[in-house]
Amino acid sequence: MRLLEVSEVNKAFGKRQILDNVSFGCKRGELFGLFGRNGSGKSTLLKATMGTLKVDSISLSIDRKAINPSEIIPQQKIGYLPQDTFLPKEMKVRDIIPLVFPKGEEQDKIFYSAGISAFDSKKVGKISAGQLKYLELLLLAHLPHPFLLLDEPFSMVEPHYIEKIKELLLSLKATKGLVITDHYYLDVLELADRSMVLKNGKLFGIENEQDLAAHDYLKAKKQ
Ligand SMILES: Nc1ncnc2c1ncn2[C@@H]1O[C@H](COP(=O)(O)OP(=O)(O)OP(=O)(O)O)[C@@H](O)[C@H]1O
Repeated sequence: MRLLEVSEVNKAFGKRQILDNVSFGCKRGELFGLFGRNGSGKSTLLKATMGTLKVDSISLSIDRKAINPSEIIPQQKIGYLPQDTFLPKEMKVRDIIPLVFPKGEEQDKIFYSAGISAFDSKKVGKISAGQLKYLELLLLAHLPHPFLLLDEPFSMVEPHYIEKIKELLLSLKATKGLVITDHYYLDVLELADRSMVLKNGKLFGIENEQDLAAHDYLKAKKQ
Protein backbone atom coordinates (compact mmCIF):
# COMPACT_ATOMS: atom_id res chain seq x y z
CA MET A 1 0.00 0.00 0.00
CA ARG A 2 1.66 3.13 -1.23
CA LEU A 3 -0.72 6.08 -1.38
CA LEU A 4 -3.36 7.39 1.02
CA GLU A 5 -5.65 10.08 -0.36
CA VAL A 6 -8.13 11.97 1.77
CA SER A 7 -10.43 14.35 -0.06
CA GLU A 8 -13.45 16.62 0.20
CA VAL A 9 -13.50 16.61 3.99
CA ASN A 10 -16.19 18.89 5.37
CA LYS A 11 -16.98 19.32 9.04
CA ALA A 12 -18.94 22.00 10.87
CA PHE A 13 -19.38 22.27 14.63
CA GLY A 14 -22.56 24.31 14.93
CA LYS A 15 -22.21 27.28 12.61
CA ARG A 16 -18.41 27.08 12.47
CA GLN A 17 -17.02 25.35 9.36
CA ILE A 18 -13.86 23.71 10.79
CA LEU A 19 -12.94 21.82 7.61
CA ASP A 20 -14.00 23.33 4.30
CA ASN A 21 -13.52 20.86 1.45
CA VAL A 22 -10.05 19.87 2.65
CA SER A 23 -7.91 17.35 0.74
CA PHE A 24 -4.45 15.91 1.39
CA GLY A 25 -2.44 12.80 0.62
CA CYS A 26 0.49 10.82 1.99
CA LYS A 27 2.77 8.35 0.24
CA ARG A 28 4.78 5.49 1.71
CA GLY A 29 8.27 6.84 2.39
CA GLU A 30 6.92 10.33 3.00
CA LEU A 31 6.54 12.37 6.15
CA PHE A 32 3.72 14.90 5.73
CA GLY A 33 3.70 17.85 8.18
CA LEU A 34 0.33 19.31 9.16
CA PHE A 35 0.44 22.74 10.80
CA GLY A 36 -2.28 24.98 12.16
CA ARG A 37 -2.99 27.22 15.13
CA ASN A 38 -4.83 25.92 18.24
CA GLY A 39 -8.38 25.05 17.31
CA SER A 40 -7.78 25.20 13.55
CA GLY A 41 -9.04 21.61 13.12
CA LYS A 42 -5.92 19.42 12.84
CA SER A 43 -7.11 16.77 15.33
CA THR A 44 -10.56 16.92 13.74
CA LEU A 45 -8.99 16.13 10.36
CA LEU A 46 -6.93 13.24 11.77
CA LYS A 47 -9.93 11.76 13.61
CA ALA A 48 -12.07 12.11 10.45
CA THR A 49 -9.37 10.25 8.49
CA MET A 50 -9.31 7.47 11.10
CA GLY A 51 -13.10 7.19 10.93
CA THR A 52 -13.46 7.90 14.67
CA LEU A 53 -15.25 11.23 14.12
CA LYS A 54 -18.35 11.55 11.98
CA VAL A 55 -17.96 14.31 9.42
CA ASP A 56 -20.32 15.93 6.92
CA SER A 57 -18.38 14.45 3.99
CA ILE A 58 -15.11 12.59 3.34
CA SER A 59 -13.63 10.44 0.56
CA LEU A 60 -10.78 8.08 1.32
CA SER A 61 -8.74 5.96 -1.02
CA ILE A 62 -5.68 3.75 -0.73
CA ASP A 63 -3.77 3.14 -3.94
CA ARG A 64 -6.65 4.83 -5.81
CA LYS A 65 -9.19 2.32 -4.44
CA ALA A 66 -12.03 3.89 -2.43
CA ILE A 67 -12.26 2.78 1.17
CA ASN A 68 -15.08 3.32 3.64
CA PRO A 69 -13.97 5.16 6.83
CA SER A 70 -15.54 2.35 8.89
CA GLU A 71 -13.01 -0.09 7.37
CA ILE A 72 -9.91 1.89 8.37
CA ILE A 73 -9.57 0.47 11.90
CA PRO A 74 -10.69 -3.16 11.38
CA GLN A 75 -8.53 -3.53 8.26
CA GLN A 76 -5.51 -1.97 10.04
CA LYS A 77 -4.99 0.59 7.26
CA ILE A 78 -4.04 3.55 9.45
CA GLY A 79 -2.53 3.73 12.94
CA TYR A 80 -3.17 6.72 15.19
CA LEU A 81 -1.12 8.29 17.98
CA PRO A 82 -3.55 10.40 20.02
CA GLN A 83 -2.47 13.45 22.02
CA ASP A 84 -3.27 11.68 25.31
CA THR A 85 -1.80 8.30 26.18
CA PHE A 86 -3.67 5.15 25.22
CA LEU A 87 -1.73 2.91 27.64
CA PRO A 88 -3.00 1.94 31.13
CA LYS A 89 -1.03 3.86 33.79
CA GLU A 90 -1.10 1.07 36.40
CA MET A 91 0.50 -1.55 34.16
CA LYS A 92 4.24 -2.18 33.89
CA VAL A 93 5.79 -1.50 30.48
CA ARG A 94 7.08 -5.10 30.27
CA ASP A 95 3.54 -6.47 30.83
CA ILE A 96 1.99 -4.25 28.12
CA ILE A 97 4.33 -5.36 25.33
CA PRO A 98 3.03 -9.00 25.28
CA LEU A 99 -0.55 -7.72 25.29
CA VAL A 100 0.06 -5.84 22.03
CA PHE A 101 2.38 -8.46 20.51
CA PRO A 102 1.49 -12.04 21.51
CA LYS A 103 4.35 -13.57 19.45
CA GLY A 104 7.74 -13.88 21.17
CA GLU A 105 9.82 -12.68 18.22
CA GLU A 106 7.69 -9.55 17.87
CA GLN A 107 8.01 -8.85 21.60
CA ASP A 108 11.79 -9.19 21.31
CA LYS A 109 11.93 -6.45 18.70
CA ILE A 110 10.38 -4.05 21.25
CA PHE A 111 12.31 -5.34 24.29
CA TYR A 112 15.63 -5.04 22.41
CA SER A 113 14.89 -1.60 20.94
CA ALA A 114 17.39 1.06 22.02
CA GLY A 115 16.50 2.66 25.34
CA ILE A 116 13.63 0.35 26.42
CA SER A 117 15.65 -1.49 29.10
CA ALA A 118 15.98 1.81 31.00
CA PHE A 119 12.28 1.78 31.90
CA ASP A 120 10.64 -1.55 31.03
CA SER A 121 10.30 -2.56 34.70
CA LYS A 122 8.38 0.64 35.57
CA LYS A 123 4.66 1.33 35.52
CA VAL A 124 3.43 3.45 32.60
CA GLY A 125 2.30 6.14 35.07
CA LYS A 126 5.86 6.43 36.43
CA ILE A 127 7.86 6.86 33.22
CA SER A 128 8.71 10.28 31.74
CA ALA A 129 6.61 11.94 29.03
CA GLY A 130 9.42 11.29 26.54
CA GLN A 131 9.71 7.61 27.46
CA LEU A 132 5.94 7.24 27.16
CA LYS A 133 5.73 8.78 23.67
CA TYR A 134 8.75 6.75 22.55
CA LEU A 135 7.11 3.55 23.84
CA GLU A 136 3.78 4.36 22.16
CA LEU A 137 5.54 5.07 18.87
CA LEU A 138 7.59 1.87 19.11
CA LEU A 139 4.40 -0.14 19.59
CA LEU A 140 2.74 1.59 16.61
CA ALA A 141 5.91 1.21 14.54
CA HIS A 142 5.80 -2.57 14.82
CA LEU A 143 2.12 -2.91 13.92
CA PRO A 144 1.31 -3.63 10.26
CA HIS A 145 -0.53 -0.36 9.49
CA PRO A 146 1.00 1.20 6.33
CA PHE A 147 0.05 4.77 7.36
CA LEU A 148 0.39 6.50 10.72
CA LEU A 149 -1.25 9.72 11.91
CA LEU A 150 0.69 11.24 14.81
CA ASP A 151 -1.01 13.93 16.87
CA GLU A 152 1.67 15.89 18.76
CA PRO A 153 4.39 13.22 19.17
CA PHE A 154 6.82 15.84 20.58
CA SER A 155 4.49 17.56 23.03
CA MET A 156 5.99 17.76 26.57
CA VAL A 157 8.90 15.56 25.48
CA GLU A 158 12.43 16.43 26.68
CA PRO A 159 15.05 17.13 23.94
CA HIS A 160 16.89 13.82 24.49
CA TYR A 161 13.75 11.85 23.63
CA ILE A 162 12.75 14.21 20.81
CA GLU A 163 15.96 13.14 19.07
CA LYS A 164 15.21 9.45 19.72
CA ILE A 165 11.67 9.88 18.38
CA LYS A 166 12.94 11.72 15.29
CA GLU A 167 15.35 8.86 14.54
CA LEU A 168 12.52 6.36 14.93
CA LEU A 169 10.20 8.35 12.64
CA LEU A 170 12.85 8.64 9.93
CA SER A 171 13.46 4.88 10.08
CA LEU A 172 9.69 4.25 9.74
CA LYS A 173 9.62 5.97 6.36
CA ALA A 174 11.14 2.79 4.88
CA THR A 175 7.84 0.98 5.33
CA LYS A 176 5.14 3.56 6.09
CA GLY A 177 3.70 6.96 5.24
CA LEU A 178 3.53 9.35 8.20
CA VAL A 179 1.34 12.38 8.92
CA ILE A 180 2.55 14.50 11.84
CA THR A 181 1.01 17.48 13.52
CA ASP A 182 2.85 19.23 16.33
CA HIS A 183 3.48 22.78 17.56
CA TYR A 184 7.21 21.93 17.80
CA TYR A 185 7.23 23.33 14.29
CA LEU A 186 10.99 23.40 13.77
CA ASP A 187 11.22 19.67 14.44
CA VAL A 188 8.34 18.97 12.07
CA LEU A 189 9.78 21.25 9.35
CA GLU A 190 13.13 19.48 9.67
CA LEU A 191 11.57 16.02 9.26
CA ALA A 192 8.78 16.71 6.79
CA ASP A 193 9.13 15.99 3.08
CA ARG A 194 6.02 18.09 2.43
CA SER A 195 3.93 20.34 4.66
CA MET A 196 0.63 22.17 4.73
CA VAL A 197 -1.01 24.61 7.13
CA LEU A 198 -4.69 24.56 8.03
CA LYS A 199 -6.23 28.02 8.25
CA ASN A 200 -9.89 29.05 8.23
CA GLY A 201 -10.86 25.51 7.25
CA LYS A 202 -8.54 25.34 4.20
CA LEU A 203 -5.12 23.74 3.63
CA PHE A 204 -2.21 25.68 2.11
CA GLY A 205 1.16 24.25 1.01
CA ILE A 206 4.16 25.64 2.92
CA GLU A 207 7.92 25.13 2.75
CA ASN A 208 9.51 27.11 5.54
CA GLU A 209 9.10 29.41 8.54
CA GLN A 210 8.44 32.42 6.30
CA ASP A 211 5.48 30.59 4.74
CA LEU A 212 4.19 29.69 8.21
CA ALA A 213 4.40 33.38 9.13
CA ALA A 214 2.66 34.38 5.90
CA HIS A 215 -0.24 32.12 6.92
CA ASP A 216 -0.28 33.62 10.42
CA TYR A 217 0.84 30.42 12.18
CA LEU A 218 3.99 32.22 13.32
CA LYS A 219 4.45 35.88 14.12
CA ALA A 220 6.22 37.59 11.23
CA LYS A 221 9.79 38.58 12.18
CA LYS A 222 10.51 42.33 12.12
CA GLN A 223 12.98 43.28 9.35
N1 LIG B 1 -16.99 17.72 19.75
C1 LIG B 1 -16.88 19.02 19.49
N2 LIG B 1 -17.92 19.86 19.59
C2 LIG B 1 -17.81 21.16 19.32
N3 LIG B 1 -16.68 21.76 18.94
C3 LIG B 1 -15.58 20.98 18.83
C4 LIG B 1 -15.63 19.58 19.09
N4 LIG B 1 -14.39 19.06 18.88
C5 LIG B 1 -13.61 20.10 18.50
N5 LIG B 1 -14.33 21.24 18.48
C6 LIG B 1 -13.84 22.56 18.10
O1 LIG B 1 -13.31 22.46 16.77
C7 LIG B 1 -12.15 23.26 16.66
C8 LIG B 1 -11.01 22.42 16.13
O2 LIG B 1 -10.57 21.54 17.16
P1 LIG B 1 -9.30 20.61 16.97
O3 LIG B 1 -9.12 19.86 18.26
O4 LIG B 1 -9.44 19.84 15.73
O5 LIG B 1 -8.16 21.70 16.80
P2 LIG B 1 -6.57 21.49 16.68
O6 LIG B 1 -6.12 22.22 15.46
O7 LIG B 1 -6.22 20.04 16.78
O8 LIG B 1 -6.06 22.30 17.97
P3 LIG B 1 -4.77 22.10 18.93
O9 LIG B 1 -3.59 22.62 18.19
O10 LIG B 1 -5.12 22.95 20.11
O11 LIG B 1 -4.67 20.63 19.29
C9 LIG B 1 -11.90 23.89 18.02
O12 LIG B 1 -12.45 25.20 18.02
C10 LIG B 1 -12.66 22.99 18.96
O13 LIG B 1 -13.09 23.69 20.09
